[in-house]
Amino acid sequence: MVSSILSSRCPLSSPAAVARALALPRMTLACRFQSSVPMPLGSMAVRSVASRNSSLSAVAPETSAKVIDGKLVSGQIKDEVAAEIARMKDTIGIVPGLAVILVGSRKDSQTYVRNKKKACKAVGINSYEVNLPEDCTEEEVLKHIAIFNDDSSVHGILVQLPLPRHMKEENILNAVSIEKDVDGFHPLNIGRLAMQGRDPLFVPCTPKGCMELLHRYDIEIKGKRAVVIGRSNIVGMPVALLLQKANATVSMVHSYTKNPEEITSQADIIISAAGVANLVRGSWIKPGAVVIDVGINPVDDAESPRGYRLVGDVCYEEACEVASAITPVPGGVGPMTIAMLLSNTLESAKRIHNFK
Ligand SMILES: NC(=O)C1=CN([C@@H]2O[C@H](COP(=O)(O)OP(=O)(O)OC[C@H]3O[C@@H](n4cnc5c(N)ncnc54)[C@H](OP(=O)(O)O)[C@@H]3O)[C@@H](O)[C@H]2O)C=CC1
Ligand SMILES: Nc1nc(=O)c2c([nH]1)NC[C@@H]1CN(c3ccc(C(=O)N[C@@H](CCC(=O)O)C(=O)O)cc3)C=[N+]21
Ligand SMILES: [Mg+2]
Repeated sequence: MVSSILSSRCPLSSPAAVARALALPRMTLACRFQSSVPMPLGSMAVRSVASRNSSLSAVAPETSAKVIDGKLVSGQIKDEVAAEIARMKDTIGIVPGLAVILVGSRKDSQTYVRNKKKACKAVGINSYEVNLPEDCTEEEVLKHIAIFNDDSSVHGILVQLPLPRHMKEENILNAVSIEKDVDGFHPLNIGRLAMQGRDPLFVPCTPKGCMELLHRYDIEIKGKRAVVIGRSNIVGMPVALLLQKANATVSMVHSYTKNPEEITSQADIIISAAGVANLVRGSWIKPGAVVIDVGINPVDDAESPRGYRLVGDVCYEEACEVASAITPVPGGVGPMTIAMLLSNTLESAKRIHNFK
């Protein structure tokens, strides 16, 4: 399995582009979406870092990164989950159930919820959905959480984020039973994630998906330098905790970090979750580093039917010439997030019904 998932590589840009990349300062290397997105302020310092780091100019064109195929791996995980669900149903007659609560009518949230329901169906999880209007009260949401907490056919509860601004996220996330908190966002689960020698009941899906990709591609974490860009509760902070628990030495970069590229260019593993297209340039990456791109950013694209396309935080074509392995967007971490949600829901049902 490993050899087959390791075989694909980044599409190499044209030989001329590679020659240009090697001959010119990296700042001048065009990034695919540069025209439609303003460059981040940090890129002003790119030239100096690139010229200081002499090893960068030694990168040969044939060192194109392996593509870490999240779509493929998520498919394998879904197959594994489906097989376990079938075994559980055959043995004890229980089918796992996931409840999704969506408040408001954000288009992106509706799409995510629809995709989650589709994925549930594909592996044999029953899904239940509650849609509440944007202007409903916090009490209304809490009422539905209480109903699902008490419903024995529901093993996982997910409240789609972000919530409307008038609601306090903490009150809502606190109300989900920790036994059914398949997102891993309950403060108790986050607290246990942060503690040595303690484990949460559930690990948040996107961070867990990042770690699963590193494991399935045999990428060593122990003793490595890892840099996480972003420190949100749902991605940056928990993924940094997981890397640290896996014995990496972890640094975090956020919007107040000065000279972020000086920090990222020392990393063996970069996980970027900033939500800024083209933030991470080729010169930010140490040759041979592994890059996990969590960012999902819409950029204008007249040629796409929707008028936009999704890109990550990393300038993919530049990164392909420097990194040893990289996740694409789409097709990287995104599908893994959904696979981990299914896996957490199965795990919950197994624990609740003591099914081994
Ligand atoms: N693939 C997947 O499954 C998922 C993808 N995502 C995507 O990941 C990205 C991040 O999501 P989320 O964590 O919710 O985002 P948030 O907006 O909650 O957090 C962004 C983080 O990045 C930091 N940041 C912002 N700009 C910069 C910058 N220029 N340099 C360094 N750090 C910066 C912020 O710093 P500060 O704290 O100082 O504000 C903050 O910590 C988004 O693109 C989102 O769509 C999210 C969830 C799942
Ligand atoms: N309570 C809660 N839990 C979440 O896990 C959660 C959330 N709220 N709010 C929003 C973010 C975002 N998120 C994604 C899930 C799947 C893809 C995904 O499947 N992306 C595909 C394609 C996306 C597309 O083409 O539209 C890909 O990257 O290949 C992306 C992002 C989960 N989140
Ligand atoms: Mg957020």
